[in-house]
Amino acid sequence: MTTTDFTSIPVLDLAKASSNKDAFLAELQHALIHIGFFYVKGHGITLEFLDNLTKQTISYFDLPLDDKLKTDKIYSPTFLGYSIQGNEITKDKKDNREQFDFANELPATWTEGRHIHERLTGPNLWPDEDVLPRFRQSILSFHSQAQELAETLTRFVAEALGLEPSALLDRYVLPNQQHRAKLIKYPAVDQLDPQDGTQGVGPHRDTASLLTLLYQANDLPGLQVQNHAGAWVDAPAIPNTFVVNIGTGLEYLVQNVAIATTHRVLNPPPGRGPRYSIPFFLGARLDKKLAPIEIPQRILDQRPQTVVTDSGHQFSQVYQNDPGLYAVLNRISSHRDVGAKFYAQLAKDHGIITTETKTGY
Ligand SMILES: O=C(O)CCC(=O)C(=O)O
Ligand SMILES: [Fe+2]
Repeated sequence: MTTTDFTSIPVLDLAKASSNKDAFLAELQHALIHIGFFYVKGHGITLEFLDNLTKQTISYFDLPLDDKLKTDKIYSPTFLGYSIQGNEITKDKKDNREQFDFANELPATWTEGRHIHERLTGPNLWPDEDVLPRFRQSILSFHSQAQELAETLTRFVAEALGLEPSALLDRYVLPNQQHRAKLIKYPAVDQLDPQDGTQGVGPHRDTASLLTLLYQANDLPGLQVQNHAGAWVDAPAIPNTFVVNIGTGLEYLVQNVAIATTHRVLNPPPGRGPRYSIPFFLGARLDKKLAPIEIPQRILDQRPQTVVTDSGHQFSQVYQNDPGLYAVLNRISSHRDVGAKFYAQLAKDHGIITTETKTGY
C-alpha cells in the first residue's frame, strides 16, 4: 500500500504539449493520479484579458448591495446569480464568501414532467449594462475561453490515462450543455465577525464536473489542497496560471484513477484586503446514468490505495444512479433559500432543508 504525500502542486506548461508531448503527458499522468491538482501555464489566454477580468470582478463586488441583489440567485431556479456572504453552507458551516455564478447563455426549457436537472439550465442574471459597462461581454468571453482551454486539457487528460483524446468529451459532455463558473470574493478576517471563523469555503470536492480551472485573480493566500495523507498544502497564486483540479464526475468515470482532491479556502489574513478568484467547472452530462470507462491495466495499477479526506461524500450513491438528481441536490444543499423556493418537495424528500450537510462547490 502506498500513500502519496505531496507537499506542493506541480506547474505544467501547455506549450510543452506541442514541443515534447510524451514528457507533457507523463507529467500530467502523475498529477492526475497522485495529486489531483496542477497549475497550467502557457495556456494562451492573454494577461491583458485576465487583468481586465480582474478589474470587472472587483467592480462587480464594489457595486452597491442593492444592485448586486437585483441579480440574486433567489430569482432563478438555475442557481445562477449573486449570493451574499454567509448564504452558502459547506460541511455544516457558513462560507465567508460572496459570489456571482454564471454560465454560457442558454434558454430555460424545463417544464413539469421533464427531468429535474433541466431546471438548472437557463439564462444568467446580469447587472444593467449602464451600471457595469462591458461586464457581460467580458464574463461571457472568459467563459468561452475557459471552456475551450478545459476541453483541450480534457483531451490531454484522456491521453494521459491511456485513452483516445476524445474518449471523455465525446461521450460524457454534450455540445449544448451548460457549464457553470463564478466570481468569488473572500473578505480578509478583519472584515468578518470573529464568530464567523475563517472558512472562506469549507473542505469539499468539486461535484459532478470533469475539470475545474481556477484563476486566482489577485495575489492573496487562502487556497489549500488536502494531500492523500490528510495534510493541507498551500496553492499560492502564480501569475498568469490557472489551477486545475479534478471533479467527482471525472474521478467516477475513470474508476478513481484520477483523484477529485479535497480543497478549501481560508479567508485572507487581517489587513490584506479581499481575495478574488474565478473558477470554471467543465461539467459532465447530467441526462443519463454514466458508466465508468475501461482504463488500461498499467494505469489502474498506479491507483492510490488510500486517500484521506475531510470532505463529506454526501449523495455519492445518487451520482452513480442519477447524476442529474445529484447535481440538483448539491445545489439545494449549498443554497438552501433557492432550494426552499423552487425545490421544496425534493429538498424535504432528501432531508436537506432540515439537516445541514453538504459537499460540492
Ligand atoms: O476560490 C478558490 O480558490 C476555490 C474555490 C472552490 O474551490 C470552489 O468554488 O469550488
Ligand atoms: Fe472547489
